[in-house]
Amino acid sequence: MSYQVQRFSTPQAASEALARLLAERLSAGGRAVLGGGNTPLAAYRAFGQADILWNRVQLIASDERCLPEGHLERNDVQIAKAIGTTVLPYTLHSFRAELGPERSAEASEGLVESLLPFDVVTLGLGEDAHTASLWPHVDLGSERLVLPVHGAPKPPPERVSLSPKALSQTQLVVYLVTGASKREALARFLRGEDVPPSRIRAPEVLVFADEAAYPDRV
Ligand SMILES: O=C(O)[C@H](O)[C@@H](O)[C@H](O)[C@H](O)COP(=O)(O)O
Repeated sequence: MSYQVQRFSTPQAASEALARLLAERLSAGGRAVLGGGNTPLAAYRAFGQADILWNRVQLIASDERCLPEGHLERNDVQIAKAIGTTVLPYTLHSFRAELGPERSAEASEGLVESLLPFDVVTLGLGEDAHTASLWPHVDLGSERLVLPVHGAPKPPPERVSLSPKALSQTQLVVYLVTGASKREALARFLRGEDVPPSRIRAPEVLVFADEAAYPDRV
């Protein structure tokens, strides 16, 4: 599978590019997966300013931390806060992560199936080359669309995640990767190592990286 890596001078430039891409792909509405974590929040804030048919936009996080509803560390809370919850009539679907990994994975399978195929999937990358809540100890080959996750090396340990199978049901996957701490993980991914992002396959895979994360050599 080929990747197209776009190099940006700063994290801000990379974030603005992601915001523009989301606005373009969702200008008439559509269904998108938004990666969790801190990196993409600036992009989501910029995306929230876009003039698109928000009432036709359906969003879901790539994964969720098993924390109580409304907890500030939940990805759905951080995404809604970044995009803006007041004036925009988009739909942000949430995993029932407060039920715990197994019950929320079961409860969310039908919802995710109803959202397929996605128009665009955006993802982050961890320093250990995880994406969403997909680590090597998770059943990455599962036919399920939503996976329970225990023992996540990144707290909290209990999570629920879209599977590689679900994340591959799209025309376009875009990774936003910034900061020197991600450089080695990105190099491993681009070298074709069997890291979780390598299990996510789509016709178009873009990587938006800033200078700090861009590998000197792949
Ligand atoms: O729940 C999460 O934390 C995310 O889904 C996770 O996969 C994240 O995208 C990476 O860990 C990068 O996180 P940062 O952008 O905060 O470095």
